[in-house]
Amino acid sequence: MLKPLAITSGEPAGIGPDLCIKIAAQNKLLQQPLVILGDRQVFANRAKMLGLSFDVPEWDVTKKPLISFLHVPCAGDVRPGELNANNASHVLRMLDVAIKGCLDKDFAGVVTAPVHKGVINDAGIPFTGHTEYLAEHTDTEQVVMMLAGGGLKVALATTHLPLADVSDALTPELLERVLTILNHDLKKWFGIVEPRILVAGLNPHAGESGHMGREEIDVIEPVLDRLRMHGLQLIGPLPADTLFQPKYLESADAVLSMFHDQGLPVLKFASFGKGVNITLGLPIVRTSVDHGTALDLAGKGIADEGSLLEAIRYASEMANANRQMR
Ligand SMILES: NC(=O)C1=CN([C@@H]2O[C@H](COP(=O)(O)OP(=O)(O)OC[C@H]3O[C@@H](n4cnc5c(N)ncnc54)[C@H](O)[C@@H]3O)[C@@H](O)[C@H]2O)C=CC1
Ligand SMILES: NCC(=O)COP(=O)(O)O
Repeated sequence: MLKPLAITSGEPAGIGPDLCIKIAAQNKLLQQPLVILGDRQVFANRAKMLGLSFDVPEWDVTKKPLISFLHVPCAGDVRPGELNANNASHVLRMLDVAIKGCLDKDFAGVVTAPVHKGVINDAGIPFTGHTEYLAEHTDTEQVVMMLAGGGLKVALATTHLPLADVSDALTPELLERVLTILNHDLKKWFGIVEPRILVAGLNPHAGESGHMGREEIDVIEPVLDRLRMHGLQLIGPLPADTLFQPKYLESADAVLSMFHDQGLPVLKFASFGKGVNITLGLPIVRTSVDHGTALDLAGKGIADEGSLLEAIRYASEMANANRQMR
């Protein structure tokens, strides 16, 4: 029997509970058992708003229903679309339970519905994203955020930080670690024998030979040269504005962009609502949706569950690849 994937329902005032309820209502589509983490009362109320039933049994490690529920109580009131900082600890508690369950091998992996980074910080808890939280809470020094969708895989050298801090963060050590993990995990999870990775420059026109910034010359090129000597197939640094065209993409397995809004708008334009966010470099399987909490849609029944279904499909495939490697 396959182990279940844990699905953390994320910000309770957002669309996470809606998406989980919609997916539970179509459980025959699932090939992997799921344990949904959330507040039982929030799910009962939300299901009523959506006009759907949510008759899902409590999770019990000895029983194996296709979908079950693990109650993690909210501390504050929950109204769809209205953030409440009192529920930040509930959001993080779900992550902690899922991480422990993955490390203890009760769960095959974790799929995360969106959280609201701002309200967790409003609660006085520094939080930049699941990616960084998962790294810290699994004692992983370096992870890599990669989104897949629309035939593309786009990884990020830097993740959630102000644009003004990107250049300083982009050290040779960071870039080398990120490319090594990306290359390794494209082989491990996706069976790509010799990954070909397109690497974007940081500056317009990849620095225009040093006239528009020197990060390409001082940081990126030396790292690419060094890693090529170890056999990595790296193409670049290429100007980011022109690398996303079939001529380059057709022969590539992934793109490494230097910062969040260099690569993700392209990926999301190609696949919004069907994309998947994958954390590479972790000791556990973790995927997520390509969208945020969509507070404007919570409780209305119109949020698209396509990305969460894709995230479940990817996690399931990764968990099975993991089993076969043992
Ligand atoms: N995996 C995660 O936990 C993520 C969390 N976020 C967080 O979400 C919060 C809100 O971020 P925004 O930039 O406003 O992005 P957002 O994705 O929540 O919303 C952007 C637009 O897309 C629409 N949208 C989003 N998901 C949709 C769905 N499933 N079906 C139909 N329409 C959908 C929304 O209605 C809105 O118009 C922020 O706090 C951000 O940090 C953002 C991305 C990922
Ligand atoms: N843009 C991606 C995003 O914000 C999700 O990040 P994370 O919470 O998965 O780290």
